[in-house]
Amino acid sequence: VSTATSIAQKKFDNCIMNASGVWCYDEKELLEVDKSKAASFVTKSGTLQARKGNPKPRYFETNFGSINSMGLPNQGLEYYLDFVQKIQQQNPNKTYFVSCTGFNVQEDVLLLEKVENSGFKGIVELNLSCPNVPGKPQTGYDFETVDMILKTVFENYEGLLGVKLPPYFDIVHFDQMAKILNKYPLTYVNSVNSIGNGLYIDDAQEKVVIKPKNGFGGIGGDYIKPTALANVHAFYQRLDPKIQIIGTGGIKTGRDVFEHILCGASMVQVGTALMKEGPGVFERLTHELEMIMQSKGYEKLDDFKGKLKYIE
Ligand SMILES: CC(C)(C)CCc1c(C(=O)O)[nH]c(=O)[nH]c1=O
Repeated sequence: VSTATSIAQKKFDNCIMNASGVWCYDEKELLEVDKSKAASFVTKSGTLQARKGNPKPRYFETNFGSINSMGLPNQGLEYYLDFVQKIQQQNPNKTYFVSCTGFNVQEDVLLLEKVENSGFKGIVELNLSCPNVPGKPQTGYDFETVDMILKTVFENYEGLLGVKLPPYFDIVHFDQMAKILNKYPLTYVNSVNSIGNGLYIDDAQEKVVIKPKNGFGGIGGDYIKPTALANVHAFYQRLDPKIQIIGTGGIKTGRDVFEHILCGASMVQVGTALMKEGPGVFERLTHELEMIMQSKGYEKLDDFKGKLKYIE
């Protein structure tokens, strides 16, 4: 069986990689993912200037997932572009992902100009969960702003671009977002980012577990798999087939990978389980997926991708 996949005709020998933000902060972490069984890596979302991020503790693992309010700690987009250019020379046939996020549309345009001027030939992931102007929800929940950003970005940027979306919970929101996304030459849509502003409590101490935002943070892991699968499938049902889907959220076994692909994902990304297990997780997940495919008689992803059955 083969777990190979392709995104925008770029070939990957596997369909499992890291999620932006996890094991991708610096060269050391990125090299470890590059050497693992992961199909590729995506960097932490790079901003115009490097950022220290929020005070710690800002990440906490629970039995069923994780909560984080990292605050976008990153080395700055140029650091990631320089690193990927170096790695690209050693692995000319491998396609890499660089994530970025601006704090307004002007910054987004500037970031993508930097990408183009760097000669980067991989895939850019624009993180739309970034904060917007105060008083407005995060960009991904401000549909007019998403539309304006994509319109402005695609007036200048000609490279391969995907967007990382927050989870949606209303069918009308799936419809409204898909209508906007279908207007643009997007390479892919990556669903989902963490479920925003959850709260985890240490009941012994009667206290929150992360310092920033009085303990409020993005939720990942088992908690979010049903939401992640729904977002992957909702966009798979609604988007132009030219726009592929990357599935992120709640992946910790081969079954979870299988389910994301059954919902329409061409690639899956691992966050919380990677944070808990390290890059060895990619070999385990790949093996578990191969076993499932073998037991079902599937030779390649296209044999079951998007073929989720409904009850007639
Ligand atoms: C939440 C933001 C800081 C606005 C963006 C970066 C980010 C973070 C983060 O750096 O806190 N955590 C997530 O789970 N997803 C994200 O997209």
